[in-house]
Amino acid sequence: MTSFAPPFIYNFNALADQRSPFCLGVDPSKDLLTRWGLPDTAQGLREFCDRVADAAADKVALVKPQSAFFERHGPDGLKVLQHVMKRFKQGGALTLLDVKRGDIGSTMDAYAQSLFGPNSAYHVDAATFTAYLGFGALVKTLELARAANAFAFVVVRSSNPEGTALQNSKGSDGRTVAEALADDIRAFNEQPGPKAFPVVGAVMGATLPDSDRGVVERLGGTLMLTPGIGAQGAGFDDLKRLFAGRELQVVPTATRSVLEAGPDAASLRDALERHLEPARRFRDGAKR
Ligand SMILES: O=c1ccn([C@@H]2O[C@H](COP(=O)(O)O)[C@@H](O)[C@H]2O)c(=O)[nH]1
Repeated sequence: MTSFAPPFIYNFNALADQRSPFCLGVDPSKDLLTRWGLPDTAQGLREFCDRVADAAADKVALVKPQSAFFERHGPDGLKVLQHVMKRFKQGGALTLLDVKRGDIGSTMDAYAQSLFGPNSAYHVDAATFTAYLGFGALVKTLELARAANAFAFVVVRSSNPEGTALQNSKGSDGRTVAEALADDIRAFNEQPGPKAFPVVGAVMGATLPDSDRGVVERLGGTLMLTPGIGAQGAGFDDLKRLFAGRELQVVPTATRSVLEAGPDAASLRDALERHLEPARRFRDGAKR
C-alpha cells in the first residue's frame, strides 16, 4: 500500500512543536480500572478509555495503548482498542500500538499487514517491535511501514533491569547486541532512495545508566522512545543526563504516573500537564 499522507516523522515533529513531544501510554490494567471504580470488563475498559481520550486526545502528540491490556478482554477488548485509537485520531494525536512484534520474516510480513496494511483493524501510525530473531527479519516490515508512511520503534535498550544482561552481551565482533542494533537502525534510516525519510526509531529506557550514552551516539539522528519515567523510577532529569544534544529526537513516554491520577478529570489533566510541560522544556533546550 502506498500512502500519500506525510510520513510519521514529519507529523510527529510538527505535533511535538505545537503540543509537546510527550507520548501518553494507555495501560488499562485491572489495578487501574479498580482504582477508577470501574469493573474489569470491556465496558469498564471503554469507559476508562473515553475518559482518558476526553482529557488527552487534543493535548498529546502521540498515544501508546499497550495491546496486552486490551487483548485480555477478548474480541470486545479489541473493539475498545479500535475505538480508543479512533478517539485519539479525532483529537489530532498520532497512534503508536505497543505490541512488540518479533518473528521470522514470513510471519513478520503478516504482522506488518495487520498493522500497516489496507485491511488493518487499527491503521496505526506506528508500532513497537523486538529484534531477537534478527534485525534482517524486520526489514520487509519496515519497508511496508515506509510505504504506508508509518513508523516502527525497535527495542534497543529496554527500561527494565532484566533486559540488561542480554542487550549488553557481546557478539564475535565485540559490539554489544544493543550497539549492533543501533548500527542496523541507523544504516536502515540512512539508505538513499526516493522515500529516504527515517522509518525506524529506537526504544531507549529513561532508566538507563550513563554507560548507555555510547548506544545513543551510535543511533545518530534516530528518534528515541524513552519509557521508564514515573512508575519505573526515572524522571525528566534523566533525559538531560542520557540524551543531551539529542533533545529533538526524544519522545518521552509515561503511563501509570499519569493515569493513576484519575478518575477525577481535573486531577488527570493536571497530571498530564506535569508530563507535557517538562517534555516541552526538554525539547526547547535544543533551541537555546
Ligand atoms: O522498555 C520498555 C518498553 C515498553 N514499556 C511499556 O511502557 C509501559 C509502562 O509504562 P509506565 O510509565 O512504567 O507505566 C508498559 O506498557 C510497558 O510495556 C516499558 O515499560 N519499557
